[in-house]
Amino acid sequence: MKYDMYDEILQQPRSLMETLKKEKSHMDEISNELCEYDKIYLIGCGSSLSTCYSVRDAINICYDMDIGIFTGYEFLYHKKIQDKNSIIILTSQSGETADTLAALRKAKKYNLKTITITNEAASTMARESDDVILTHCQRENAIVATKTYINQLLCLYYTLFGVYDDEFSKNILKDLEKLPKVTDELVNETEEESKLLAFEFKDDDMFYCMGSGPNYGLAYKLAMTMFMEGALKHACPLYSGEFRHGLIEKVEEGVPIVFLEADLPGDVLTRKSIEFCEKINAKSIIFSMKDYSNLNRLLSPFILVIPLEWFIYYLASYNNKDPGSTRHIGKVRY
Ligand SMILES: O=P(O)(O)OC[C@H]1O[C@](O)(CO)[C@@H](O)[C@@H]1O
Repeated sequence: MKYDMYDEILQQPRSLMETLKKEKSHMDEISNELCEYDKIYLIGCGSSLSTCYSVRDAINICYDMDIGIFTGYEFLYHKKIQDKNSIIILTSQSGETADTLAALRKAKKYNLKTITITNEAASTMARESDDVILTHCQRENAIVATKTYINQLLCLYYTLFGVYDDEFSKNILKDLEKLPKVTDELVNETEEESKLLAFEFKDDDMFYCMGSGPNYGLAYKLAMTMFMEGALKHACPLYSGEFRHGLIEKVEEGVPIVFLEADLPGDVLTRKSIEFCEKINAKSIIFSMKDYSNLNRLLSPFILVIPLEWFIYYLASYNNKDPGSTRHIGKVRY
């Protein structure tokens, strides 16, 4: 039995190429425009929210950009946005999620400029926001978000790093342009090893997911949408630095913990946690950027997500679950 998510994993490199080809010059314009604002709000839900965390935590390792992140719903109750010279970037693959749409309408009520990153050109959010960046993924069926995730992340990294005109940022943009080729190789090379890993863990029910910097966003996506929505397993995301502030008391022999590691500054603590878990025979599952790619480490979520997608796909399949289906809510909610 082959589920929709399988083909959607394979379609990622091509969709990245299309988005770069069709949106690059528009994203360059938006990057120039962003310089005029004091604060950027990034808003989304679930997988879309995770892309906001990743780009903020990547950019703030290098630059002092003032970025606020909200889920659509929480943004509605945030008092102070009207005081700032702010711009709102909303991420929603469907362009219809009720919480994110409500945030868009609130921003418009305060006359704030809104930009939506979406995969659906005809969606309500695309129609109602001031500007749109389209991800060119064609329709995505699997709830878990594969090609729309990686393309949203691309658009956020491209526009926000594009604000800076120095060598470092230019190199990040160059690395982003290599993604179609790099992900094409990864999609082909990582399926078998992730399938074996999934077989080993198919009967486990609870996974902790940990990362630092931009990989916290990926840990969030992994736990919230990939394990819980996709593979129907319990999962909990955390920043690596939080390991000692709670999880350390609960982790014990046999508990599986996924570590996302890219030798970023905060990964000193990821490695300490790995060492601790090895000592007590917890089941560490380590995904390290160095094993997959030599692109800039800040791009690690783009890279690590590919073997993780195969892992989740097969984890669900071994349990006879479609990782793209949903029990309670469809893609357009409420
Ligand atoms: O990106 P959209 O279309 O706003 O959808 C958000 C929804 O999609 C998911 O991220 C799953 O892909 C859910 O967690 C969330 O409810």
